[in-house]
Amino acid sequence: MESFGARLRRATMERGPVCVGIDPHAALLRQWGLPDDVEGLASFGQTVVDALADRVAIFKPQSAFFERFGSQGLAVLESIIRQLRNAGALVLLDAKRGDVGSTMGAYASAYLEPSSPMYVDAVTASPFLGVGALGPMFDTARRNGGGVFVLALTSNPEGRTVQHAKVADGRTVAQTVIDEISQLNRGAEPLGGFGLVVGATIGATGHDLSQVNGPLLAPGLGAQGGAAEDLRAVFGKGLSLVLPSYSRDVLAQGPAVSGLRDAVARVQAECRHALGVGFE
Ligand SMILES: O=C(O)c1cc(=O)[nH]c(=O)n1[C@@H]1O[C@H](COP(=O)(O)O)[C@@H](O)[C@H]1O
Repeated sequence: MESFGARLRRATMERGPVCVGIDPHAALLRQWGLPDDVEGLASFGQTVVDALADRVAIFKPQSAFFERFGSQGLAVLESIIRQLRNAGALVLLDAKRGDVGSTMGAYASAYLEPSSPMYVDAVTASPFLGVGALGPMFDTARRNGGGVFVLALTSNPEGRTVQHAKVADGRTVAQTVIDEISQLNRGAEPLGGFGLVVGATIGATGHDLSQVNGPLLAPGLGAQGGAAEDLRAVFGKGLSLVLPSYSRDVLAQGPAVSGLRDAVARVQAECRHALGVGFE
């Protein structure tokens, strides 16, 4: 399998530089005139697939909103993942897994082994047990051309206490995560498969993202108050690596297919402008 970095680079060049999150909140289901049950969930997901699967580079389904409905919700998630991938889109599952290494091996099998029913192109991971504990997931990703996006500087205000804390050598915890991921991507062409998550809401923090050589997922745009024009201040020299991500801002324009497509066209245009030449 071609590397995730190469596949992501090609997808964003062909379809535009944006990730669309699939977060079926109960409030969105209501707003779309759907019941807050597994049928409503399936209808919501199918509408997103039908409207957008052929025009978005990468989707980020949020696992929590599917887990809410137990095994039936997970079956809906599997079906959506399959359809998105069949339509040529990449899928980044937002599951934010993080555990001891031996358990990370099982999460890696669940998401990054091609034989798994929940197989995706990439997954989000939390480094709170140590970046090294994510090793089995990194190994599986490398072997199968998958990607892992590790939380570094999250969009929520509560993250600062941990992420901006200093370690013994004076770096912040977030900078140690950034540096370890940069190391994993060193020398990768055209782009490493190990990404970081950096919220678009956090402003200029002085962190150095210039050596990452991997994608920088930027959630927090739209519904959480971040705007495309903020990206330059947040990412500085890492701007060319940014993968902006929108969930509610796009989804709230459904269920009309035209509403969803227009919203995607709008955020694509805003991000192309904000990122300069796009994701290159
Ligand atoms: O990993 C993420 O995607 C993530 C990291 C972060 O720092 N902040 C953040 O909001 N997210 C996710 O991004 C999505 C944001 O959704 P909207 O606020 O509706 O665009 C949710 O699925 C969050 O779980």
